[in-house]
Amino acid sequence: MSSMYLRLFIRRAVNTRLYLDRVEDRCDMERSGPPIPVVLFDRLGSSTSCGVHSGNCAYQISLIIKFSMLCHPGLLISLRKFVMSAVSKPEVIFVLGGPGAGKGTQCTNIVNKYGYVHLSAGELLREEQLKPGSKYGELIQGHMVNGTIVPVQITCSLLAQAMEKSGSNRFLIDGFPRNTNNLDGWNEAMSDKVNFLGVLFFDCSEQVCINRCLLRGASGSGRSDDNEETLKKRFQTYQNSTIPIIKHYEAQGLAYKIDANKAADQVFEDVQKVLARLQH
Ligand SMILES: Nc1ncnc2c1ncn2[C@@H]1O[C@H](COP(=O)(O)OP(=O)(O)O)[C@@H](O)[C@H]1O
Ligand SMILES: O=c1ccn([C@@H]2O[C@H](COP(=O)(O)OP(=O)(O)O)[C@@H](O)[C@H]2O)c(=O)[nH]1
Repeated sequence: MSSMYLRLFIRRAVNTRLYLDRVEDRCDMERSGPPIPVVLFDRLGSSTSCGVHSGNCAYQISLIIKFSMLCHPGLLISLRKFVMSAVSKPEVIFVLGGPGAGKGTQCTNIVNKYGYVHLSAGELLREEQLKPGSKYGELIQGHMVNGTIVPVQITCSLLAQAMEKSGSNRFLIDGFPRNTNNLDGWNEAMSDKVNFLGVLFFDCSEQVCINRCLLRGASGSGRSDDNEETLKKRFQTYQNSTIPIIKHYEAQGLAYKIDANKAADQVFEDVQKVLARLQH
């Protein structure tokens, strides 16, 4: 029972990171060496504080747990897992490409094989738009129909919430950042909270993209933007606003271009080669 309570608590703590407090100068342990956290306990009434040292950072984590729980055999293992995930930032890969390039399709393949959590910015916006009483519903719908881009504060907070809720620490962020407003907003709010691995760039011709989206619309995607008129605008937005973001990452050697005109299984072969590089 106490172990269950603790696991739930730990999950919450990892998700919210509310309890992780960086105290660089308050730890007198060795400041170098492998990033294996050292955990010390120090009983403070009914709460326990735990000091952690990893690489060149020291952390102090306060856990509101009953001291008696420390006797539980599963506790130290759970605590070690908690500490490891608290000190390592979540991995993020951005997935970019034109509308219909196959981003969602390949993300599904990656999730199945590698266990990332797939967060589609467009899907999160569609969910928000459909929420009864959402104050952003109309604004989101307007942008989607016009093929323009929703302000970053909305998208970034939906992404951050979804990351927190998932409990995972490996994410594919699909269809974001799409313009400089997205990029700046993400960098300001999130860049120091994640370990950014790079961008999977699905490069696909306009005609192939449009045909795929029209087919997706005709086979019942239910998306208000899978029609010829909106698709033209979406592609223009992609060329004018998103390509410069991809170029920005290319210039830093962080974008991995994949030919997405090929059949889906061939594209996935190439994706796997890129992931092998990204993960080492
Ligand atoms: N390599 C491919 N070849 C042919 N059709 C594809 C390929 N990849 C995806 N599709 C199809 O094209 C449509 C758009 O793919 P999707 O993954 O939803 O693209 P995106 O997320 O980039 O908008 C879907 O109907 C999907 O089944
Ligand atoms: O970060 C994002 C992602 C999506 N969108 C909006 O959602 C639409 C659909 O995006 P999605 O990624 O679902 O589809 P894609 O165009 O890549 O097929 C876009 O045209 C934009 O209007 C947005 O504003 N910001």
